[in-house]
Amino acid sequence: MGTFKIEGGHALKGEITPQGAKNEALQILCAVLLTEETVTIHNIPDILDVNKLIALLGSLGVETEKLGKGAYRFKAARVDLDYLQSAQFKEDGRGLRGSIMIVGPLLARYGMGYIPKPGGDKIGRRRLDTHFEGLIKLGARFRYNKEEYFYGVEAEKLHGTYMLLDEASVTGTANIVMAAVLAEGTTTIYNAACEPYLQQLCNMLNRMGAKISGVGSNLLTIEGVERLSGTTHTMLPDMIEIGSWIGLAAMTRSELTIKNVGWGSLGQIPNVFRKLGITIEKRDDDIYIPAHTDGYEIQSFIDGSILTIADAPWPGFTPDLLSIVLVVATQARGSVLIHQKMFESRLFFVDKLIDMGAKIILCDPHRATVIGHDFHSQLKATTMSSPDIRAGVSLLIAALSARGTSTIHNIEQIDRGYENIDERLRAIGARIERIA
Ligand SMILES: CC(=O)N[C@H]1[C@@H](OP(=O)(O)OP(=O)(O)OC[C@H]2O[C@@H](n3ccc(=O)[nH]c3=O)[C@H](O)[C@@H]2O)O[C@H](CO)[C@@H](O)[C@@H]1O
Ligand SMILES: C=C(OP(=O)(O)O)C(=O)O
Repeated sequence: MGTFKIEGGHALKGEITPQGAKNEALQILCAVLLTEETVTIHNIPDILDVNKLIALLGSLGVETEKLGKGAYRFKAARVDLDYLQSAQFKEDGRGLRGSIMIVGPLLARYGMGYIPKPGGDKIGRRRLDTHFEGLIKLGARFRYNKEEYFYGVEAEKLHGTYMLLDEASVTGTANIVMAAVLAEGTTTIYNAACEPYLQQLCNMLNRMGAKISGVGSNLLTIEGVERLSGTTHTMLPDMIEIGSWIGLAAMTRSELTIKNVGWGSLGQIPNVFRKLGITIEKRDDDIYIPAHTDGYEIQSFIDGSILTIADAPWPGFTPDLLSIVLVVATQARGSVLIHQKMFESRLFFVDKLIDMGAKIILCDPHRATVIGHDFHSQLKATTMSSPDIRAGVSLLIAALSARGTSTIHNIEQIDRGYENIDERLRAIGARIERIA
């Protein structure tokens, strides 16, 4: 179990460049299974989850060549379907959440797709019904081994159809789209997730020869094609990292420039942090955040009632940044209600912040009220363990703003999604050491 030691209370300064997007990378990597031709991908983040998926593709027989930092060439000419029946696959497949998205491409190209219950954050129930209901609609037979938590779909041929998804699942939509592109006939997916990473996937598939229209909306129409060809793709900057660095700058009262953020794909993120009173300046494609030496003040709603920040499927605010918003609010002037609608166990980490001196009332598993200190009282350093990727980074931000030296265990959770975080934070002045 890895550990960070963090000496808090120091302002940071400088520039930080976001990595390529984790959740986009997981979709795009699975899409290489859809063609026997070469797919070249740039700006792939060097993080645990992505590296596990690249290794899994290698075990599946995909030829994988690293071309340089963040750049890989993949060729899925000979896929080893026997691996899908192996004990090793059951181990590898459950190592991350993104592995679920191999099912759609494998079903489309080879008529079979299997997956053990995938891993990822333990942040509440994470059902897969949307994925499999969609694949069944396309004509797949479904089986589930309850003892082993092993899912399977098989079909000689997939047929396009109309479907209304029961929820706008991100990985579910990606899986169904990747199956439908090679189905016979036209598929219409209503209530599709439509966040920028899915748009990136659809655009990449279209470059490979797919016929997807409605990209960016929740109504996708997919005319099936017989085969897809190779392409080149570049990942967007990671918007969750960008939000994390905005929170870090505010909470440590640091002057930071976040480089090349891809403003056009940030959706609600700048607005939500502005509602917390944080100054965010657009400078070309960078975000400039001045040192908030006078703190930051949470806005109220127009009628004077307490601000609520809640998650919603895109173009709503991403659930993956609510933990960061929550920690940043602990030092704001004013109060905010954080409402995590999507996941039911993602707010429990507030216990640690309360131990550090934050004023938070956990109203129920989905809602927490934060009463900011306005920097009149600094958080106190402590020892903690990272429960999930975003709570882990939130605790890390709290530790960097706290008085004294904190210890964070189980930092593998953070390494799942943040590339080389300690070195990049040291480069802007953070006192953080990886001690195990
Ligand atoms: C690898 C990956 O890409 N992971 C992301 C992906 O996970 P993932 O694709 O697993 O998440 P889903 O979009 O399927 O669902 C997330 C949660 O929201 C609930 N839900 C979803 C849609 C909806 O309309 N209503 C609703 O309540 C689901 O029941 C579930 O509890 O999307 C999540 C939601 O943005 C992100 O937190 C994850 O980081
Ligand atoms: C919940 C997340 O990831 P995963 O779906 O991979 O667990 C996340 O990136 O915040």
